[in-house]
Order: sequence, then structure tokens, then C-alpha cells
Amino acid sequence: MEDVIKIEGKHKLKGTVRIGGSKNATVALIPAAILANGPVTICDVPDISDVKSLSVLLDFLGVAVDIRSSDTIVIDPQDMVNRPLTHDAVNKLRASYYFMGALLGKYGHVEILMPGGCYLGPRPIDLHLKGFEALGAEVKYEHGSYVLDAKELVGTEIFLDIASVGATINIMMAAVYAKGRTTIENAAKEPEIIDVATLLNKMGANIRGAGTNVIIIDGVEKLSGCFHEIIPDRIEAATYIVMAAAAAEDVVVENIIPHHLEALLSKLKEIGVEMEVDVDSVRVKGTSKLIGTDIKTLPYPGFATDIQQPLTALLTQAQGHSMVTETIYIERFKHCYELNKMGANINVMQASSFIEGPTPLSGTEVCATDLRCGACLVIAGLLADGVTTIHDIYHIERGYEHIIEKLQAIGANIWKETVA
Ligand SMILES: CC(=O)N[C@H]1[C@@H](OP(=O)(O)OP(=O)(O)OC[C@H]2O[C@@H](n3ccc(=O)[nH]c3=O)[C@H](O)[C@@H]2O)O[C@H](CO)[C@@H](O)[C@@H]1O
Ligand SMILES: C=C(OP(=O)(O)O)C(=O)O
Repeated sequence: MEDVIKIEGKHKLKGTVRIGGSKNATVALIPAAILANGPVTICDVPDISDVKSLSVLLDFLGVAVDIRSSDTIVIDPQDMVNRPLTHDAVNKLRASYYFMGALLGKYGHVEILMPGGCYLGPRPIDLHLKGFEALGAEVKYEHGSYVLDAKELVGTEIFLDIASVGATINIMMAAVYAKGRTTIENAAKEPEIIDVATLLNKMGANIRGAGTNVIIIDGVEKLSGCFHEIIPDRIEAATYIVMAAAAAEDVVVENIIPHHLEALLSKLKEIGVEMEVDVDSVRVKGTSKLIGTDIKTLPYPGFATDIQQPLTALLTQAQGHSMVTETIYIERFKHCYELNKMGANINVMQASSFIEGPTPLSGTEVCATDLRCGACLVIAGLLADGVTTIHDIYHIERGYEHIIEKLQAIGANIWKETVA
């Protein structure tokens, strides 16, 4: 038996969608909370399976997690035990790697399985490990687990060969208790990094420069509990804005930070999507004609790799050629083969997809090979003639809270079914 999502396309969307807290911030904030010596309250936590997997891991470590309301949790690590993280839940998401930085920072020792997450081509963690080594940790890989040990963590200068989001956050967490000053150069600048630094600073850490490419962390001796509200999910927001561009009569996407979406909004304008951008919302009315364009994914503030897959569904409806080039994950194109099953005309060569449009799409059986491929297929399903059936929806559930309910509320004909 398997749960699938079914969508009957061609229904116009009308109404308001509220965006939840950022997945990529949340999955770092939760492990970061264990660095405190008191309860940390986090609100606007998205209801996604990645959060459930992290809660299982917290429970495994003896960390108390109190669910205060539908989106507020209190994490109390005061009775925590630093057990080897050999639980299956580690493999369910990428961000389990943040327990490396957090546990190393707090205890000077961590044992953890390889992280999971979407397969987007190779996703090494060598930069995280080099950072931990530079801080004084010994890194071993034994019996399928990473084992990290440090008698003492001492601040140092770390230059990242690639501005990696995960390595930047992980090193920041490992360094909060280190002796002296750690400087991360060529740090990633994604908004989620600022959010994690904000939480750590509220706990009592001394981190400056998050959001720029040089982050300075002065080690402290104690971190306490605090209250934190997560930033809105810019990738969920982008997905609904693209959905609206594909199928809206009149849709408002609210609880967003438009500044985090500038690369997408300027591309959408270029291809002909009419939008009204307000302080914390974007309104999209029906779009008559779309024009093909070229996109290159880049680290923030460039065009996010997580958005190229959803946008590709829209580009199948644009007049002429479009080209999407990946510079972050050069194999992140499995969604193109699924779109082709629905009638798209996309060729993938090396690190680019070449889209010829417009092509009518028709509903068929497709597979969400990864999270954003799933989002892309939901958009394609809204555009398609007939019913689209999406398999492997556990990927979608990793990152989109209540996607069926949110879309039903604005007029989409989408539902979940259990099939043999
Ligand atoms: C949980 C989370 O926040 N996931 C996001 C995070 O993933 P993640 O943090 O894993 O992505 P990174 O920013 O680390 O990856 C960027 C590039 O650096 C490479 N790299 C990274 C680390 C390393 O040690 N060695 C190395 O070579 C990667 O293979 C990739 O080509 O940022 C990606 C890039 O914006 C997003 O697509 C993911 O949604
Ligand atoms: C790739 C993604 O997530 P993760 O890094 O958690 O696999 C994503 O959010 O698009």
C-alpha cells in the first residue's frame, strides 16, 4: 500500500495561502537548541516530516520536547545523554548532520550515522569535517558512523572552499563554546544562517557577521534557554508564487519576506508574470503570456537551486526556449524526465536543462524523486489536462506542510489516496 497525491488540473486558484516557518532554518534551529542549558521555545515550526524525524532523535537523546501548540515547541536539553546517534531517523533527512556540530560543541564527542536527505548527486560533507578538525577535533569513520572527538575546541580561521550552507552552520555551532575566536571565511550567506546565528545569540553566544561572507564567533562559557520565532520559508513561498503564476485567477501568498525572494521575483517579471509585491505578501493575478528565459542557480542572493525545479514546470508553458543551468547540484534534473512523461519537451545535457515551450501537459503517473521534484510535479499537475498521480510523496512531506489542505483552500482539486 502506498499514499499518492492526485491532482485534477485546470482549476483556477483563488484566495490566500499562508507560508510557514522555514524548513531549512528549523532543521538547524532544533539541533542548535541542544547547546543551551535551559528550555528553548521555538515558534512557527512547520508541520513537516523532517521535524518529526528530528523530534525522534531528540527523544533518543533524552531531550524533552513539549508541543505547546500546533506550531510551538519547547526543547529542554537539561537531562540529555550523548548517546551514539545510530537511529534510523538519521537517514531520513539531510539535516541530521547538524547534530555533529551541536554535540561536538557541547560534549567534545559525537558518534552519528551518515546523514540522508534528497539525492541531488553527490553531497559530500568534507568541508564540515575539515572545519571540525581545524577546531581541534579528530574525525574517524567507523562501522558506518562518523566519530568525532576533541579534548578541547580552540577557535581558529577557517576558509571554506565552497560557501556551503551546512558547513557554515555546523562550524558555527561547534565553535560557540570553543576557546577564543573562530572566523569562517567564504561563509554562506543564506537567510537561514542568520536565523540560526540569531537563535544562538539569544541563547548567549557571541556571533557576528552572519549573512555576510565572514562570520566571527567568540566562544562563550554558557548558553541559556530563550524564545525564537522562525523566519518564513522562502522556498515554500517561492513554490506557491510559481503555482499562482501557473494557475491563479487571484492568489495572495502571505507571511513572506520578499527581500529573500528577489532573484525569483525578478525572473518572474522577466517572463511576464504580473505581481503586486507588498511588505509581507505577493499577489498574483492570472498570467496571459509567458516568455522563455535562462536561469543559473547560485548561492544566495543568487537564484536558489531549490526553486529551479518548481520553476521548470512553469517554463514548460513559456513561449520559446528556456535554459536552466545548475552550478550547485549538477545532477538535479530528475524532475525533467517526469515532466516529459506529462508532455513537456525538455532535454538535459551536462548541468543544464533545455526547455521548449509551450507544451500542453496531460495527467499521468509520475514520481517525486526528491522534495522539489515533488513540488514541480504538483505545479505540473495543476496545469495538466486530466488527473496526475504523484508517487513517493514522502519526499514532499519532508518539506511542505499541509500542501493538500493549503491548495484545496484556494480551489485546487487535489487529494491524497492510498493505492495498492
Ligand atoms: C537542510 C538544508 O539547508 N538544505 C539546503 C542546503 O543543503 P546543504 O547544506 O547540504 O548544501 P551546501 O550549501 O552544503 O552545498 C553546496 C555545494 O557545496 C558542496 N559541498 C557541500 C559541503 C561539503 O562539505 N562539501 C561540498 O562539496 C555540495 O555538494 C554542493 O555542491 O543548501 C542547499 C544549497 O542551497 C539547498 O539545496 C538545500 O535545500
Ligand atoms: C534539498 C533539500 O533539502 P535537504 O537538504 O534537506 O535534502 C531542499 O530543501 O530542497
